[in-house]
Amino acid sequence: MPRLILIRHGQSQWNLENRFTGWWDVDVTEKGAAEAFAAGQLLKDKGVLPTLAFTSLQTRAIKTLHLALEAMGRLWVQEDKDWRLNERHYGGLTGLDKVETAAKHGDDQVKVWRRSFDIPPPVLDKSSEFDLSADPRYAGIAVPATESLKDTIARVLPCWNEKIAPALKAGETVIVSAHGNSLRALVKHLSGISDADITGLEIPTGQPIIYELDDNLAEVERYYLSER
Ligand SMILES: O=C(O)[C@H](O)COP(=O)(O)O
Repeated sequence: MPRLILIRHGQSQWNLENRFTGWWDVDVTEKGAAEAFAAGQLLKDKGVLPTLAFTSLQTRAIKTLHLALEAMGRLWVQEDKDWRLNERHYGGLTGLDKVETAAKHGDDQVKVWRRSFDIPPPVLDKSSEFDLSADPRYAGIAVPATESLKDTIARVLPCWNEKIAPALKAGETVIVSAHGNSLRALVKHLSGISDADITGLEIPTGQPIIYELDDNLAEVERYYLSER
């Protein structure tokens, strides 16, 4: 039975500072690194051992993957880094404090920017210090200026269909180390969650989510490994 492990990166520096992050590349904190290592130990203790890994092009997800694999003695596992697993691009909100932004624009507006399905935050200005168009890791990729969850799903699902789903069908146990909103995209797809309901799903940092799938990759069961 195909098995999929999803993990959101451990606490990042900007999770700690409560700043909108998106594609900006912040590292994990000490606490985040500990969460990632503990996740790997839990996977090892429960015997849920990945044979293939996917992650984004962002340090916090890559490092989380590596710390978890290290805890499992599995740093040798092949990994594929794909920009399509990046966090949703936070546009012009990138770098701003979430509480200060709510004080300025109101809680309702910030909730729309954070959790609506298809309303993106304002675009990021090309002159912004957070513009990543010239970052070498995104060479050849049209870096978005902002993204809604819908936009994020539109690039995560092709990655799922082209790479992750075929690997699961071929018998690999796959770990995907990614981000709150790129993982929301996968959970929405796999668990058939509606556009309205997905906005209420929160994914905690550093907690492995296990999907037991049937041969057609339909969900048999989804659970947090820490609860078993
Ligand atoms: O990009 C960010 O700021 C976080 O990783 C996710 O933020 P959110 O909880 O506002 O979606």
